[in-house]
Amino acid sequence: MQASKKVTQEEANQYHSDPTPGKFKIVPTKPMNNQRDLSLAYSPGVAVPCLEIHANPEKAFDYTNKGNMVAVISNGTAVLGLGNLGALAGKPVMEGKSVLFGKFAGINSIDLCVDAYTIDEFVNCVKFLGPSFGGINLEDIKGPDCFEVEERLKKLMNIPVFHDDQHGTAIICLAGLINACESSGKKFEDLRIVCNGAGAAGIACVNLIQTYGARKENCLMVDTRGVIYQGRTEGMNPQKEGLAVDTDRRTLADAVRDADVFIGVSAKGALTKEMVKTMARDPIIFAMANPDPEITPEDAREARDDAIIATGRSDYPNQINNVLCFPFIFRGALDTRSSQINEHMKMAAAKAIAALAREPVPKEVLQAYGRDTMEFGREYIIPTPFDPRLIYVVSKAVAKAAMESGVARVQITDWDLYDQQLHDRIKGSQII
Ligand SMILES: NC(=O)C1=CN([C@@H]2O[C@H](COP(=O)(O)OP(=O)(O)OC[C@H]3O[C@@H](n4cnc5c(N)ncnc54)[C@H](OP(=O)(O)O)[C@@H]3O)[C@@H](O)[C@H]2O)C=CC1
Ligand SMILES: CC(=O)C(=O)O
Ligand SMILES: [Mg+2]
Repeated sequence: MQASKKVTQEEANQYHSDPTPGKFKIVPTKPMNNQRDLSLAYSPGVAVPCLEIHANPEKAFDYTNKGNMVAVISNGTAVLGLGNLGALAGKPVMEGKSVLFGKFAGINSIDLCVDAYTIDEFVNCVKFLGPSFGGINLEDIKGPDCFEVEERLKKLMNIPVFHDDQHGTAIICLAGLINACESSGKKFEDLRIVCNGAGAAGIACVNLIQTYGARKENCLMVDTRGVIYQGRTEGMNPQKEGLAVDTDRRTLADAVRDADVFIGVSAKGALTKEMVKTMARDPIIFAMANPDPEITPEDAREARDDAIIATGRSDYPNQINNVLCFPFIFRGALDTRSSQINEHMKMAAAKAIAALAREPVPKEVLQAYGRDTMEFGREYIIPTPFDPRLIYVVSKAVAKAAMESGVARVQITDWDLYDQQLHDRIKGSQII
């Protein structure tokens, strides 16, 4: 296991403050240098597209940036694994997500950090934003509020509303698990899985993993009160209720005994070396809490040399992080003008990401990670975010799934042309 050089506090602060505070700026895409330009861009020229859009709202996709624009919206109630820091303190994360939309998928994005802390306030704040955006990426909103927020907004808006911590995380977790399973010679349907954390990420991960084939009775959810068992009354909600199983195990230590898989979407240090020692052969450990995982890869390795280990961090091998998903799933959804991101699109994304990890790794990825080799196996179960093929394979798989499942408003028929368009998106990609 090779960790890269750790970032210091000073480096992190300097990165965020120099040369200008924050991580992106907005730049024009049209000439704006003289009286003529101003006459076109502003009054009187701007009136022409306004009236066209008024007559036919679809024209907004021709004359404005709506079709390639995603809002990253958060109230900061579950910022990474740092807890309820509030909207303002969550802004560095949200700016980061916006930059990654641009960098990896050529999508314009802006962060909207909102002081809206009840479900009603948040829904009322977001539901009016549709005209400006092609999609809404909800981020770092705590469970269980996030479930109702997303469901209500999906009904109220005619553009994709996608809670990244739920579905982006679930998609990438499933992709990693498919490959970890293959690498360790385990059968997916027989996996005994423990998920520590039953909030936004945990509930969605286990639901998607069960949709793919894991058996409900083999999946134990654990939260701050211990195992979520049938009949438990404290700290429950409908989502936890839906995943409760009939078991006499009560603590995380009980739960992980003989388990094949530990999924951590909870908090720093929750999994101990002693617990890891009790897991089944070739244990799969996805310690995904950010910035600090449930167990460090060094400790997990020390406990078990047969473990397959992943974290959410960028400085260890096997980064299981929703950055591998959200830029590309939105790319496919925007390009088909889909009304929503549905289960077919999520499953298609997970399978495409898993399949890509089995292909030979391109040179630019090795360069970005300072490695001589990367090959499918225990230290490489998932592509890296810098893999230039992600946009092609994932976005296309998602676009096809959108069309097949009837949520696409635009059909892509020429896939070679679409490849070229994706290429151009990235080549000319600028963050607005
Ligand atoms: N790698 C990745 O891509 C991603 C990682 N994450 C990480 O997952 C974690 C949770 O995020 P999210 O689901 O959005 O947050 P939520 O606030 O929605 O949920 C947190 C859940 O974790 C549980 N929990 C907290 N501490 C512990 C603990 N010590 N032991 C057991 N359970 C605990 C909470 O229990 P209770 O219900 O009892 O309060 C709750 O169920 C964060 O660390 C986040 O960084 C999230 C998204 C993506
Ligand atoms: C990666 C991410 O979205 C999180 O940790 O919340
Ligand atoms: Mg998040």
